[in-house]
Amino acid sequence: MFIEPKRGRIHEQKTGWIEVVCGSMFSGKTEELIRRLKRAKIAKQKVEIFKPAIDVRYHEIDIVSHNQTAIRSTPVHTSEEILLMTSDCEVVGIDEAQFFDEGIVEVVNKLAENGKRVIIAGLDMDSRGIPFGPMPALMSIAEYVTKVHAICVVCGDIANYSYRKVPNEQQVMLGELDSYEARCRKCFHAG
Ligand SMILES: Nc1ncnc2c1ncn2[C@@H]1O[C@H](COP(=O)(O)OP(=O)(O)O)[C@@H](O)[C@H]1O
Ligand SMILES: Cc1cn([C@H]2C[C@H](O)[C@@H](COP(=O)(O)O)O2)c(=O)[nH]c1=O
Ligand SMILES: [Zn+2]
Repeated sequence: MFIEPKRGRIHEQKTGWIEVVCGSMFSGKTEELIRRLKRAKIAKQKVEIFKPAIDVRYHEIDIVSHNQTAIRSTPVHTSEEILLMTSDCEVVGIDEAQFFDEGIVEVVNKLAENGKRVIIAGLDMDSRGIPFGPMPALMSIAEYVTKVHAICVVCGDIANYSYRKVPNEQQVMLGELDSYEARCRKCFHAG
């Protein structure tokens, strides 16, 4: 479980930081993102939350986990929009970061340099097992990286792959249990 660094220090230093929560589908990334953001709100910090506008899977505006926990967000089309909407907040949450353009890396660096805590959740690998979009770069620049795991639906082991159950070669294909399942390394490669 992620324990927040003591808050006083960032105010003295006027510097922020970046946290990344990554893993396969169903690994609990969104639940963990929502947990951290709700705790920040309890601490009365000013929080802004974003998701890519294409992610309309469960809701057009809210971020919703597979377990139906939810939090209000602002859908954006580009990473640049996040910079314009975060001037007076302390904590920035971003879900489905794999869908953002590469500009997201510079955006979150700027936010952290401006003293903000930035919490990012995203898929580290696509359904082919290849690093997804800006996620490798985001993990590199983050102070904290948490990799969470699902349960392999075939064998019950720890899962870190998202297996696509339907024939589609596109990297981006929205879906949930109808189209994807969590699998361990062995079951993912067994096909
Ligand atoms: N194979 C699985 N392994 C673990 N959790 C699963 C699985 N399938 C469905 N779930 C559900 O998904 C929830 C996690 O959802 P969520 O936080 O949205 O994950 P992610 O954002 O990583 O896709 C779990 O609490 C559980 O209820
Ligand atoms: C593996 C994979 C997934 N997607 C899509 C499917 C879902 O809409 C999201 C992932 O959501 P989650 O919160 O991590 O469950 O991404 C995709 O477009 N391409 C892929 O390869
Ligand atoms: Zn398995």
